[in-house]
Amino acid sequence: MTAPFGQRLADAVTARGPLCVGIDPHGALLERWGLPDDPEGLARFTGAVVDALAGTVAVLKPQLAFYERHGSRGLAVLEDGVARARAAGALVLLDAKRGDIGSTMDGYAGYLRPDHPMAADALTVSPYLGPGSLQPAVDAARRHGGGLFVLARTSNPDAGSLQHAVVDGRSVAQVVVDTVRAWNAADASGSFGVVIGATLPELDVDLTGLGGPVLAPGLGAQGGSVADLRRLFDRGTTVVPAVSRDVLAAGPDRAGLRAAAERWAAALAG
Ligand SMILES: O=c1ccn([C@@H]2O[C@H](COP(=O)(O)O)[C@@H](O)[C@H]2O)c(=O)[nH]1
Repeated sequence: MTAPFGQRLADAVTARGPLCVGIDPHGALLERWGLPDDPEGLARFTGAVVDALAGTVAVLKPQLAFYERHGSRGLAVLEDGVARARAAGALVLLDAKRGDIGSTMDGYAGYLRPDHPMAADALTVSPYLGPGSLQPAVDAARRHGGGLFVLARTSNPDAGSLQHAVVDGRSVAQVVVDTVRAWNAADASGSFGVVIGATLPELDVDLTGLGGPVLAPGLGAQGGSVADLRRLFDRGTTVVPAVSRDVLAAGPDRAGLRAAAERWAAALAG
């Protein structure tokens, strides 16, 4: 029986530190690495990142959009990359940002099934069809020891125009946080997290008693820093800081990728 994602994440963070490195094969990065912008280039890019980092970082976060961009051959590359990353000991958070009516959400929740061709440890999901629409994914996470990260206060500059909207006295973002808190309170697995950008000018949601992790993207290329993480989050909050381009730009050299990830890891530990 697989341990709950919350437990597996805590163990990985203890062993490897909290850093999450995103695998985002932008066309511009492929070009910078001297690779063709096709499935072959994608495979070499993904293989290089997995080989360099899956044995050392706690979480790898492939961005599904950049694989979908290459159709079924791109997805085949990602299936292979996810399996290899997990085999090397990294947790894989599939950044898919899925969300739909409950009956369809059950299909997306398949990414958490162990027999899925792209079985991942955790999935990012979007709550904007209503928190209840995510219930099939919550059920799948509980059944299979998976995790979910729900978009709450995202790192993009205009996110507040929607996420600050007030419903019955609470912001939309706070409703998301409170929903995730309730999921964690119900099973104490700590497997349900929220996404809160490292780029926020201030933390405008109350995370008290969340009981699960915060994925904090936006470091490096989007301007967020380790100082921002310290400013935004209490020491008691389990923060998984996520960096993609700022590490990936150091490739394709294996040592370069490792050194870039180690720089972030050291800054986070300092
Ligand atoms: O609020 C969010 C949620 C997700 N992301 C994703 O994280 C990476 C960030 O990449 P960088 O190169 O480090 O900027 C990317 O895949 C986004 O889709 C986010 O940035 N903000």
